[in-house]
Amino acid sequence: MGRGRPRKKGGRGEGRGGKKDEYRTDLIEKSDMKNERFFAYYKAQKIVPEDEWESFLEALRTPLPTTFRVAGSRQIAQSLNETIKDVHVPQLSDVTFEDQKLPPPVQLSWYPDGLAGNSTSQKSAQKSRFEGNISRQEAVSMLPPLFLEVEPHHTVMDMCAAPGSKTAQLLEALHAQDTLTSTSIPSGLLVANDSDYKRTHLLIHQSARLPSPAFMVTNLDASNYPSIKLPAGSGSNRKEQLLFDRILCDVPCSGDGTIRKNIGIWKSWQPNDGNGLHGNIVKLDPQTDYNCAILQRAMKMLKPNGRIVYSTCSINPVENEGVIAAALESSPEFQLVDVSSSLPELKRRPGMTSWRPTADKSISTMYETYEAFVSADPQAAASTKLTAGHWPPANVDELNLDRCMRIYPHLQDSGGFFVAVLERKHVEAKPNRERKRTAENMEPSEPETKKPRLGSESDAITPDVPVQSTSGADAKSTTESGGGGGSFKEMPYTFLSPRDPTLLSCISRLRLTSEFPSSNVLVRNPEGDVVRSMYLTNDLIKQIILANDFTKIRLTAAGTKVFTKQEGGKGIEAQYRILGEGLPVVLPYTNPQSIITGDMNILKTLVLSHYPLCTSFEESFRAVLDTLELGCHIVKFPPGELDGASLSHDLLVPIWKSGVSVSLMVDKKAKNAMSLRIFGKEVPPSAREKKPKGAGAEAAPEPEAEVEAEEEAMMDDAEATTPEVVVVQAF
Ligand SMILES: C[S@@+](CC[C@H](N)C(=O)[O-])C[C@H]1O[C@@H](n2cnc3c(N)ncnc32)[C@H](O)[C@@H]1O
Repeated sequence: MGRGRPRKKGGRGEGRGGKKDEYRTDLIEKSDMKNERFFAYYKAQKIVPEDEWESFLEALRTPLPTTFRVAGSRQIAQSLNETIKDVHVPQLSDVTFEDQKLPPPVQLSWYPDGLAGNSTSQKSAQKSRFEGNISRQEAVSMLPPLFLEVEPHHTVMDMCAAPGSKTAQLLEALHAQDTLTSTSIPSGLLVANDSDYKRTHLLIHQSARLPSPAFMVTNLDASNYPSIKLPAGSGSNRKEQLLFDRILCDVPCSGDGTIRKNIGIWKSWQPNDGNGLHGNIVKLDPQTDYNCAILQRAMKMLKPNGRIVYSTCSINPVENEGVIAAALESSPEFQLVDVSSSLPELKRRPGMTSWRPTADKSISTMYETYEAFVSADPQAAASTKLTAGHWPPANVDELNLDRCMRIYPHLQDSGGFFVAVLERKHVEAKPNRERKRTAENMEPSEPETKKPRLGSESDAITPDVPVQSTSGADAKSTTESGGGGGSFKEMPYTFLSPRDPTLLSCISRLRLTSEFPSSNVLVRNPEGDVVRSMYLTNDLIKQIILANDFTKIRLTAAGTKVFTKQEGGKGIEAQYRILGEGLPVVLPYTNPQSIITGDMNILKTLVLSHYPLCTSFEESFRAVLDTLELGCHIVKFPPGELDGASLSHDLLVPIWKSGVSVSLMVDKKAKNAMSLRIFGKEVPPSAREKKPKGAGAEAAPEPEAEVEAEEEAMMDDAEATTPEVVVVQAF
């Protein structure tokens, strides 16, 4: 994507108002796609063999095909993929658009289980957007999570996560055990971090697509990420650092691999775009301020047998192999992993082992070594961003840089990309003393100025008292602690007592079983008052919240929203209802007898109108509705067919029964996606607005607005500016 580092207004990754056309590759002549500096620099680097240069350039000048991924946890994605293959691909085989016959989407051969597709025409892919649960995402951007090989028990960190297309893939892997209708509660977790506060809200928005009690979002500078504490053991007041099994460093970069999409790069590219980022990412000199930079911080936070994936959408070796080499130099206990046999269909080139950085915009001078550069032009050397760390180190041959992967546009009609997989070298078991020293080496470098105070541990919860995340007097200023910057205005997290009366009434109202993890329900206020929404976390996230000052780790979101307060309207008491996004999480704890069964006719009425009157349903369903209390209920629709519409697997949705009408409690977008997928048409606009008149009508509430307007605008901007766009229409 546009790589998200701070940019001038109008740059990649920032709002560009109405100027989107400037970035459309179909609106620029190929003859204008040139930049002599770019050509000279990459030719000098011998980035591709000479006889491939022309096809490399030709690919760079060709619009990028739109690619998409079938999103959702494994079972859902596979089921959807069947529908796409059986129903929609054949339909798309005979589509014409503006008098042009459009080719149908084809699968990306290297993507596991055929869950990603490549549409040779953008317009044809737009047609395929009518599928629900489709993420439009640059093909190469799908790679890093695949090489990370996440499993549900893993602790996972996504250090530079926004807007979150890879975060979504990581969450899906963490939720590999979800079924078609219910969400599992993984024992691991995913922390999605971004230093840009606004962009962290894109991550929260993304996570609503795959609600997870094992998900949290932080807003910190990844290069200075504080250590997250965990209780050392039950009953102990000692804390230890949370280390990660998997860490993704999809770092900010110059983004020149996205030139097929971000055509402004043709005009602006110059070598310093990449030079400036090298130091941001990796320590060049232990004496400098770079010593906590992103990749090195990840190395400090990794478990002994863990794995780091480092990726950029740049093809510049200074931002890629240069960073890896410097990181390996400073942390010799790490090595590059040979992943040449993973994703065998993926065409790739080995990492580079020699390159020549330059700060000369005319690219007329390049030096083999830093020393040669300094002695030839000491003045220039003093005034550039270049340091010795930009050049290949003397021991470059020992680093196996060829194990890095370079993806070039002409290899498989994609963007340009770089991926490296790192792990700690396997060492023989050491005697105790030495082992201890190794563990100490892994400790974070951050100074602990205060003795951390342990919040209440999970096993110390007193049943009737809400338990809160630590903050307040203990909290260091977030800027001080290396946070994302600026003030931090999030509300604290307070776990409810499992005997909280509102929670208990909610559980009994929804007839949840005794297995429901009621001690893992939190609210977002310091008092622990159930004011509006309740969130569910898994045990690990709960431990983290209780053991850490939430302002120090700038915790922006945790767990998934499951219940929300619903005003009942005149004369009817407010009550809590299950959110559409929370239903799959709560479903395994729902008494099956409390679930009503519907059919395709009922589903059609509920989907295609907004406030259907109870009288508009057939007699048998009316009779069921008559027996229900006012408020929230769950309806299950088994697979079925109706006038060409079909439902391939059980669908469970929350409804709200008011005095005279029934509403489907899913937000407008999700409802529309559901309508498109099952009935092949959008919800008619009139149906979205018309409310029934008469007694009890006011009790039919509005379903939750899924995305705040501002977040929606940001997603739109992300879509326009980056190849890693997620346009999931989930339900
Ligand atoms: C390449 S983008 C990440 C794309 C993302 N992984 C995805 O797949 O959607 C880089 C992100 O890094 C963030 N960023 C930049 N500097 C950072 C830092 N020091 N710490 C954490 N995040 C940072 C930017 O705000 C941006 O969202």
